[in-house]
Amino acid sequence: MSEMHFLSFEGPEGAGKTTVIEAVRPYLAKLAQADVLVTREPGGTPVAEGIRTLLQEKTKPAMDPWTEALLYAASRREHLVQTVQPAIAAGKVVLSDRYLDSSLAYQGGGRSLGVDRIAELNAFATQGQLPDLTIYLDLPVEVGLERIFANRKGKIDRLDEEELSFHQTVRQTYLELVEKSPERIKLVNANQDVQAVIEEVKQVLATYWR
Ligand SMILES: Nc1ncnc2c1ncn2[C@@H]1O[C@H](COP(=O)(O)OP(=O)(O)OP(=O)(O)O)[C@@H](O)[C@H]1O
Ligand SMILES: Cc1cn([C@H]2C[C@H](O)[C@@H](COP(=O)(O)O)O2)c(=O)[nH]c1=O
Repeated sequence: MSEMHFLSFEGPEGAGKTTVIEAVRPYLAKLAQADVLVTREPGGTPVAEGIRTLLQEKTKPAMDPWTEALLYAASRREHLVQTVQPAIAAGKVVLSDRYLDSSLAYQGGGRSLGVDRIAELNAFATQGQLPDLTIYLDLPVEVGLERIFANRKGKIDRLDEEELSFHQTVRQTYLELVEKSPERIKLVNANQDVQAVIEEVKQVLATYWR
């Protein structure tokens, strides 16, 4: 039996995570010979979905960055203990649209709170539990934002509206995380036709279940 139980997908805005996750889900179920639970962060439980709503609201004054980091960590803990761990215990493979690396990249990098300090904060929330595999969908931030603005008319959230430099720092931080953890985090080029991205992701998955 494979040791792969918990997978996350990461990427800057509009990288195609949701699209790719839905496309590879049946393929993964077949490969793993297991039920696949697709979930997301922030969210994945009623409490964590409530935190997601809070986080996406535009407020005046803007939310304090450490409050934001703490809310992401709280939603992560809730999601982990209420959804991820029980599903793994039931023999499922869990596929999460974002997890810890999002906080490292967005709060640690984008908000300049520091990757190490955000890692420390989240170590408390997660008790150190990492995904067995993380697929990072990489693309220039302008391409991802363009996809979102073209396709999500009227539903632009707080983070989509950040300065371009914020998103560039997020991407740069993700690339540093890939360099730091090449065993766990696999980069896939998301700046190509969606079918090509899906194929590349399937190839990565196939190497873990032979
Ligand atoms: N490779 C691709 N080429 C062109 N468009 C794409 C590609 N992948 C996804 N899209 C489109 O880009 C938009 C964003 O995709 P999707 O919602 O899957 O991304 P995401 O990473 O989940 O976004 P978010 O930042 O909201 O989490 C959608 O309209 C989707 O159809
Ligand atoms: C988990 C997590 C998420 N974010 C940001 C990244 C995105 O802008 C939104 C999530 O929405 P999406 O539908 O996946 O795009 O939240 C973050 O800043 N920190 C986190 O830990």
